[in-house]
Amino acid sequence: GVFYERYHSLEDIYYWINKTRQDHSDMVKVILIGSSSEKRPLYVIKLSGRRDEVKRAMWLDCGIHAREWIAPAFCMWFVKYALEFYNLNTEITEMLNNMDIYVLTVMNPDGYKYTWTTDRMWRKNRSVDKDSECAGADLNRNFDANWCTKGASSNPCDPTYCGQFPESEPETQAVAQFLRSHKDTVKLYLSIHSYSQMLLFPYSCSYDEVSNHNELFDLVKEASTKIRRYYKNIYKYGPSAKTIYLAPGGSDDWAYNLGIKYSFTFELQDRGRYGFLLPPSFIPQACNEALLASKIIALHVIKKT
Ligand SMILES: Nc1ncc(C[C@H](C[SeH])C(=O)O)cc1Cl
Ligand SMILES: [Zn+2]
Ligand SMILES: [Zn+2]
Ligand SMILES: [Zn+2]
Repeated sequence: GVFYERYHSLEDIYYWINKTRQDHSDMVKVILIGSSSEKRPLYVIKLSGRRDEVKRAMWLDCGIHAREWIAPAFCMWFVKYALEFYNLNTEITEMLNNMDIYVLTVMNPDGYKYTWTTDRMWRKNRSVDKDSECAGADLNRNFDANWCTKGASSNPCDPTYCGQFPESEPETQAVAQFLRSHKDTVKLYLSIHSYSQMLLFPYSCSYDEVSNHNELFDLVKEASTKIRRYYKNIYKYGPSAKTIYLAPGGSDDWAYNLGIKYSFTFELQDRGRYGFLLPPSFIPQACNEALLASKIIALHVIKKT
């Protein structure tokens, strides 16, 4: 419906989370995993298929970077699609019957709000560092993976400021804590960003290849090929350091090192014509492209784990 072809304010998203839980109480639980530096709640939507316990789970986070509005739009699109097509679409049914799906729709609510009220191009969170007149840390440089080495900044005024120490930010801490306590069931980590149309996997913090590099490479290659075939759109793919840039402290690198061996970062549309200001009319195709890639990877993970 038209609701999912629009960008939504933070308040609308919180309302949507609660309404989704109410409308689908058989498949949806909402888990409070922590709060932001301005004390906004971090709600994770847990999607479950049939009632009996499954041994696997996947994690999907959106909105780690405030200005990347297509990311939360995708998380909402994904949740709606999963709920409406369970028992109708074979892939979604297979996914939900074999893995719980944890969705953090807005990982950086303070920053997201700030892009609606003050600065559309804001990237970081809004934590206040008492020794600096600048605010915010880059949550995707704040994870404990070669923290604050080349590719991040130790200057609080820079957009890639790594924070005061690894997991210094409450948003990072909430996600890391949740994944540490669920690391035995979470088999797939997906972090959604924009823009530049890329399907990326670890490492970004170094040029080292992960042990299952070939398997991850083949997965993103297959996903990119299918996106090209069905949506006539081009996504680059490969290990982050070589494909986009060297950058430490990223959530996907950290998740991989925690033991989640299927860990990816998607950079959604577009390639720069609109950039972060992707018009709402592009939401359906951008989300369908990401959905296709997610399904391919999730079904592979179910087969292999
Ligand atoms: N591990 C990572 N994976 C992907 C990226 C790219 C995103 C794109 Se906006 C970023 O710069 O934070 C960055 C890192 Cl540190
Ligand atoms: Zn519904
Ligand atoms: Zn990003
Ligand atoms: Zn980006």
